[in-house]
Amino acid sequence: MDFLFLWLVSFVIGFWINKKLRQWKNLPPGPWGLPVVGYLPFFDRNSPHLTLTKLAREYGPIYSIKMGSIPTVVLSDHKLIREAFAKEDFSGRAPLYLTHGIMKGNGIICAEGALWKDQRKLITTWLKSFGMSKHSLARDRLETRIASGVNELIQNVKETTGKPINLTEMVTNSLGNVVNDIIFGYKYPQNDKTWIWFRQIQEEGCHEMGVAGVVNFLPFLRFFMPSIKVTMEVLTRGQAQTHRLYASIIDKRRKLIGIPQPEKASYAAHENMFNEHPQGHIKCISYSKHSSNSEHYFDPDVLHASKDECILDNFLKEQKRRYDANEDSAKYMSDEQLVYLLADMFGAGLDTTSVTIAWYFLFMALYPEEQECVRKEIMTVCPDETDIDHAKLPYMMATICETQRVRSIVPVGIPHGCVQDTYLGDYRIAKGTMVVPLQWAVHMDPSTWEEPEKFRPSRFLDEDGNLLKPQEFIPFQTGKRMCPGDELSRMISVGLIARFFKTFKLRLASDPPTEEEMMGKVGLTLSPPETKYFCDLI
Ligand code: HEM
Repeated sequence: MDFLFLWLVSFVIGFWINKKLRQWKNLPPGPWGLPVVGYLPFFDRNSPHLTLTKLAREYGPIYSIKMGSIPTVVLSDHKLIREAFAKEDFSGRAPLYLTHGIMKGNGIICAEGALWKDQRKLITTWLKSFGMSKHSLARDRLETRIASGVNELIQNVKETTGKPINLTEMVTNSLGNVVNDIIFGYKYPQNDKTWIWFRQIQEEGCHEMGVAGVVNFLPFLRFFMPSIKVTMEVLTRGQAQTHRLYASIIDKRRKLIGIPQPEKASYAAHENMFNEHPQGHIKCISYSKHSSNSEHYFDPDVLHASKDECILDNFLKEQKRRYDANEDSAKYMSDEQLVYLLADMFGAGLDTTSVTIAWYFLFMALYPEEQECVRKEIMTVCPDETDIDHAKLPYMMATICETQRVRSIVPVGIPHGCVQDTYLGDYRIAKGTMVVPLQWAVHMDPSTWEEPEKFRPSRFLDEDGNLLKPQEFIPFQTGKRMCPGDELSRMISVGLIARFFKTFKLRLASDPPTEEEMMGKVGLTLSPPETKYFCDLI
């Protein structure tokens, strides 16, 4: 009996070890890490993308690494990234604490499976119907909406001529209103206190998410480390405040377009929210690190309504249709999902575009001869303000592409998650693996880009001056989850840059940033050093 038992135990253990060995054998190569924390202690905290890129040069275009508790596969070859992200198996999100724990898989960026597919289809359809496609009749209307935000910026900059200015902040404020208009159908008045308060929450959120990076991989740390506990509180408080502000805007828009809230769509966390003030205004609490910003109530009547289509209107109409028809898919259209979706769209749309433009202006100020070429092209090809079309501006497009290559604003990419056991080439990738498309390594690979650290827009042009589209250039990633806002961001960038350089010459108001500063600050995105500029009227 004892013998039989021992034999059975040895058989099971042997079988398990054999299975694990076969699994390991098929894993991509990679460095060993420590128990529990994996490779985390060996990362350059300020530039994790550089650590990952160094490992890519050592282990090749696909390697595996343990990030705390999360098995990770890092891809640094554009063909492998394209192959993986075209597959359903890699269409999930990485199992990070911030995406799954704080965002709870809601919205679109952190969503997976049926919810993600449903919301992605809606968003892409709506963005196209607003004019975000190359050959659509609505495109002119969208161009006009963008132009109105840009003209506001130009007016504000004109008023500062002769003084050094924080151009990035001004761009973000004006672009913020373009994005508000497209998403919510509202704009904030200039210097509105709720808008300033809200921007500060966003800014602090982006910073704290960078600080909280390690919690993604070792979530238990939030119970032990006081500093991480504080960061988590800041993040969840900021999120709750953002959602309440959005709920107030949703309420106003529902009244404006005459679509009542379906009873079953209500969000329990927001019940009684409007009873805190006699006019139903919501409280904006004084924000932790910004004591300058006093507590106040948000009066939605200050907002300027847009007559054009917006994401919010479309959601409210579709929500009502699905709830009225008692469709099963109404479960994807709750008010809770709506606030997460709006927050995702705002964050994904504004931060990325304004950081890209901030880098762009910095490079244009550092390379005045490139700035001059861009200006010459605009003046020659688009003398009329209403006829700004990126297809006619290859040189400008090349300078934008080169900016996005030399400073990938999401240097480690936005990771995906593997939703079932699968293979990539000969390698086995297990369900739950985080898959990192290492943009920095792809965009700085010396075998693709000669002297990759140099800013050289001509690499995006052929000998006839036409814009090239190298397969190795993937700032918006590729495949099933590729950025649905790529064309919108292009329209915004081109509309802004063309009008800006028709009006101003840009130059630095202080010493150029050091080489180290030019590597950028890692947060949610890789942002340029703070820089002051002079904008001289032409
Ligand atoms: C320069 C500007 C931008 C850059 C560099 C950028 C980059 C990216 C990247 C790398 C992803 C991840 C794709 C993936 O997971 O495979 C992404 C996703 C996304 N972007 Fe953008 N983006 C930009 C602007 C915008 C704009 C203007 C919008 C819309 C208003 C937008 C909306 C989104 C959304 C909703 C997702 C999530 C897609 C999904 O998970 O299915 N982005 N973006």
